[in-house]
Amino acid sequence: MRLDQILRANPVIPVVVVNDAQEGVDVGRALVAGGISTAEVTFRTAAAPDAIEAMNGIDGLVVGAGTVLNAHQAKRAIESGARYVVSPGFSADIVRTCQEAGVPALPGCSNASLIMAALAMGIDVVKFFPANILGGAGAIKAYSAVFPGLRFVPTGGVSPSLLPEYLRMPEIAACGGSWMVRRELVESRNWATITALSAEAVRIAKESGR
Ligand SMILES: O=C(O)C(=O)C[C@H](O)[C@H](O)COP(=O)(O)O
Repeated sequence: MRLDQILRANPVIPVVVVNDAQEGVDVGRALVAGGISTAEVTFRTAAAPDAIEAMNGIDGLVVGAGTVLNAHQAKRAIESGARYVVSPGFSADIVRTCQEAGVPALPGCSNASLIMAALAMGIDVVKFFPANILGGAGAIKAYSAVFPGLRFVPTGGVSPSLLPEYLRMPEIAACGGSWMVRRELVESRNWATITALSAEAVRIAKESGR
């Protein structure tokens, strides 16, 4: 599946941290119940590969990998069935690994030089992290002026109140964030709130033209 298809269906990408595969399945079901059909499962915990594999069994969920820091983790993510691979920064090794496997890579690019390195590898959507600290929508507008055709996924400090401003910009493909799946919600097994926050995000995205 192409990255732009996945992002068109998912203007909001939940960044998920899970401690075991079952937690991943529960989170995935809660997201789908709220109308979100993707989850970025981060390699911040050792449970990520098993969780990705287990979550692939959920109907209507496209599972990606996040916080992928090197080519080895990218390979593991792809072997576990990740449909896209997100990294906080730009790594040519990761992008190459993904391209060889035919899996889209979404590298984080925090400045013009890194964007140029990504463009040189055929990337046309980049993550912009940490979006709020790097200048948010204003910074993305400035980069768009010099990189026509490039699209951005701002992540880091995104909240429901910021979604309309971001999602009304055509150069923004989607927004990433963890607010729907905050750690304490997962730990307290509060799936209903994860579903409610997901539904709220979907509603705001629709009202913002997505
Ligand atoms: O995991 C990665 O690869 C990252 O780049 C970091 C995450 O995307 C952010 O931690 C999400 O940001 P918050 O919504 O502010 O929590």
